[in-house]
Amino acid sequence: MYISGIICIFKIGTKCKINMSLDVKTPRNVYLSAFYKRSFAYYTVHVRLPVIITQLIDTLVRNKEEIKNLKGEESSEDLKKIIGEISKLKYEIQTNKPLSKLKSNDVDIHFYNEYIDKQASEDGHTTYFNTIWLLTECYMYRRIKNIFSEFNTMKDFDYFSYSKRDSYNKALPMITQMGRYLLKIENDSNNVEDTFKALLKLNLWGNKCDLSLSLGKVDGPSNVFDTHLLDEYLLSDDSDNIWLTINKTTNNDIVDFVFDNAGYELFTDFCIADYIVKQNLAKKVRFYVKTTPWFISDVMEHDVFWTLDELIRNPDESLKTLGSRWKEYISTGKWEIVKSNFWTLPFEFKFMRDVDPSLYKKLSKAKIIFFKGDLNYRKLFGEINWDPVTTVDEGLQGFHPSRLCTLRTVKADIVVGLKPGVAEELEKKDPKWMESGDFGLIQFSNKIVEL
Ligand SMILES: O=P(O)(O)OC[C@@]1(O)O[C@H](CO)[C@@H](O)[C@@H]1O
Ligand SMILES: [Mn+2]
Repeated sequence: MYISGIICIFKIGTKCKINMSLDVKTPRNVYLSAFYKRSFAYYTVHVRLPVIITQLIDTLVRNKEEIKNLKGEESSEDLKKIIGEISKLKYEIQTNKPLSKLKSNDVDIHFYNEYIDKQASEDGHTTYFNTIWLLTECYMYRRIKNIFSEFNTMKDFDYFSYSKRDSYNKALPMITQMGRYLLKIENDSNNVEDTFKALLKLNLWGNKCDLSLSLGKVDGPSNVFDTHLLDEYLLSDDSDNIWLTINKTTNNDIVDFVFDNAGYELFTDFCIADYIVKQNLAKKVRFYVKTTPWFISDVMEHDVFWTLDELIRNPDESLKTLGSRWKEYISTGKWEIVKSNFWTLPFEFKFMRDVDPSLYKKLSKAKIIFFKGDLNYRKLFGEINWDPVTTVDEGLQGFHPSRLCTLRTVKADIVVGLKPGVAEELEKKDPKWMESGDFGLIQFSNKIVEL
C-alpha cells in the first residue's frame, strides 16, 4: 500500500493474482481486501456478494408483474435484459475478472474509472479479489445502478425498495414501542442528558438491522429496546463528550446525520433528531442521504418520504402524530434532506477535502456530525486493519470537518479506539466477533481542521 497523489493504492505482485487470494489473515496496517483469504472481505466477495445478486434477481422476478404495472409494458423486455446483465456481473465477481470501466455520462463515473485505473497491478488489471474491499463492494453496487440506468423505463427504479419496505413493516412492533416512548419522555425537561444518552444507545443498536449483513433477509429487530441488556456489548462509550458538545450553544446551531439504513434504524434517527430540535439542542438537523440504491438498505430521499407517509397512515396515534410532525419539520426547514453522490463513491472520507470540498465545508457548519453504521465507519477510518488501540483521531487521517461521532455496530474487521486488551479478549472468545453486528461503538472526535 502506498500513497500516490490523493489516492491510496493496493498493490500486489502479478504472481499473487494467479492464486487469486492468499490463505492468510489481513496483516496489520494494510487495506482490507478479498486478497486475504481469512478475512471477512474475502468471505464477502466470495460468498455474500454473489448471494446478494442472486437475491436481487429473485426479487425482480417475483415482482415482475408489479414492475410492469409501475413502469409500463416496455419495461418487461428491459427487465429481462437487466437480469442478464446482472447475472454477468455475478459471474465476473465469481471468476475474479477485472473491474470493467463504467460507461455512462453520470458525473460520478470518472471517479470510479480513474480509481480502477490507479489500482491496476503490473498486468494492467484491477480485479475483484485483488483490490481494496471498499472498491470491489462499492463498484458492485454502482455497476448494478449503471445497468438499470441504461434502460429508460427503469433508470429511476429503486430495486432495493421491496426489501427496505419489508424491513420497515417487520419492524413495526418495535417502531410503535419506540414512538410511544418518545412521546412519553419528550416533555420531561428534568432528565434531558440521560434521555439523550438513552436515545443515543437506542440509535446505535438500531444499526444491528441492516440488510446487507443479513444478506437481504428481513427480520424484525429484537432486543434492541432493552439497551441495558446490551451494555456489556458496548465497547466504547463516548456519550459524555457527545452530550457536552451538543449541549453547548454555538454559532453553528446545526446537527448533521450521515444516514445509514432505512427501516427501524431510520426511525430511531428521526427520534433522536426530534429530541434534538424539541430540546433546543440545535435549530436545524440535516440528513445526508444516498443518491443510488446502496448496500441494500441505505436510505435514499424517497425512503424518507415513504416512511413518513407510512407513519401517518398507521392506525397508531403516536406514529400518526410523529409522522405528521416530522413532515412539517421538513416543510418548515427544521429538518433538511441533503443529497450528495460523494457517499456512493468508493472513497474513504479523508479524500473528501479534495474530491468534494463543498461537502466538507457544509459539514464544517455543523456543531456535531453523527456518522451512522458500519460502512460509514469503514470510510471514516480508511478501511485499514488498524491496531485496535489506534486513537480515533489518528484513524481519521485528517478528516476533521467538525466534531464527529460514530454510532456503529461492528460488522467488518476494522476497529479503532479500543482500550488495550479488549480486542484480544474478544478474539479469544470468538474469532468472528467483528462480523456479527453484536458489538457496538459510540465514539467521538473533538478535533476540527478547517478547509
Ligand atoms: O453500513 P451498515 O449498513 O451498518 O453495514 C453494511 C454491511 O452489512 O455491509 C458491509 C459488508 O457487505 C459491511 O460493512 C457491513 O457488514
Ligand atoms: Mn447500510
